[in-house]
Parts: sequence; structure tokens; C-alpha cells
Amino acid sequence: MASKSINVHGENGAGKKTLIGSLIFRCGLEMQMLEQLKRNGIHQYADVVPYFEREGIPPSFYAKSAKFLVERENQTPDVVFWLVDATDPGAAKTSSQRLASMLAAATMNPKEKLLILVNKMDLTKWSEDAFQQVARQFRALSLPKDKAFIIPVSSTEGTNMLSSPQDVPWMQTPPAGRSDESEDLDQTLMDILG
Ligand SMILES: Nc1nc2c(ncn2[C@@H]2O[C@H](COP(=O)(O)OP(=O)(O)OP(=O)(O)O)[C@@H](O)[C@H]2O)c(=O)[nH]1
Repeated sequence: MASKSINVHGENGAGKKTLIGSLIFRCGLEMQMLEQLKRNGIHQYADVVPYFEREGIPPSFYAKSAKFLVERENQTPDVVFWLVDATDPGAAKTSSQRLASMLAAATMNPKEKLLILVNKMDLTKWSEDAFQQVARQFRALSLPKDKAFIIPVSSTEGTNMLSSPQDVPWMQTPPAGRSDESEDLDQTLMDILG
């Protein structure tokens, strides 16, 4: 199976460790490792990556096409996860400005995909307004063509990561007049990773 690299960015507290821990728990753990985590008192998603780092275990998870390795220092990974807190539009603005300057300076340059993940959607009760308020900040940037996607998720609940959320009608019906791929809200995080 192919191996690909992922780099994770986001403001403090956006949910970087929780997202990766959640992906590792949902699609990266063998029974033996699950038992090792339990034995060491690791029950929260956010504690998995720090535990792996202490133990020298490279964090990774599986998607359909590849094994994804999470790397800290890599300016040209295959995929970048750019996390934004859906409950904090102010932080989203700062975050979008930081993304714009990193793209302009090419200090972050994903080879295949840039996934802007609007996280903590559960806390907004999957509000379309909350999502659009954050997404708008990022749509205003000149994002790399055909590589960038804006995806609402909940890392703690795993929603829209492996399967689509139920009972969120606006996710199935994109806004009228918008047909570009980055607005294809009926694709989950894993669908887009491929
Ligand atoms: N309700 C909810 N809480 C979340 C979600 N994702 C993260 N959190 C919470 O947000 C807080 C910060 O999450 P972390 O994963 O530690 O965030 P981080 O980006 O790694 O934080 P730093 O290392 O400080 O930059 C924790 O209390 C998480 O439980 C989510 O999808 N929903």
C-alpha cells in the first residue's frame, strides 16, 4: 500500500491532536496497540499523538488508497490538514491570513491536497451559518486550484470523517449557483482523501 505524508496546521486549540487521535482510533489501530493505550491510561483522542511521540511511534492511519503518516516538519507533504475552530470566527480570520501568507511564501506547499477542516461543528449544532462564516474567510483567498477543499467535521464525534452526518440537510444541498468541487459538501473527509 502507498504511503503518504500529512502535515497538520491550525491555531492553538483548534483540535489538531484530537483530529489525528480520532483518525488513529477510527482507522489506524491494531488490537495490540489499543490494549497498550488502555494500559497506559490513554482514553482521550488528544492524548494519542503525545503518547506516540513519547514512545517514538510515528502517528499514522489508513485511508482507501494509502497509509497516511503524520509528519511535523515537512513543507511539501502530500496532504495538509488546516484546522479551524467553527465556534471562533475571529480565530478563523487570523488563521486564513496565516494560510494566505504561508501559501504566498511557499513555506507550506501540499503536493496533492489542502483540506481546510472546519472543526467542532457539533458545538454549533451543525449550523450552516457558523460553517459559512468560517468558510467565507478561506474562499476569499487564492487557494491552490483543484487541491483545496473546505470540509465541516467534528473530531470528537467523528462526524463527516468516515460517514456523512445524518439530519443535516444543507450538507446534501449545496448553495444554488455553486458547483465547484471544493463546495461538494456531500463528500466526507475520507472520500476526499481517497
Ligand atoms: N466539542 C468538540 N470539542 C473538540 C473537537 N475537537 C477538539 N475539541 C476540543 O478542543 C480542545 C483542544 O483540542 P486539541 O486537540 O488539544 O487542540 P490542538 O489544536 O491540538 O491544541 P494545541 O496543541 O494547544 O494547539 C480539547 O478540549 C478538545 O477536546 C470537536 O470536534 N468537538
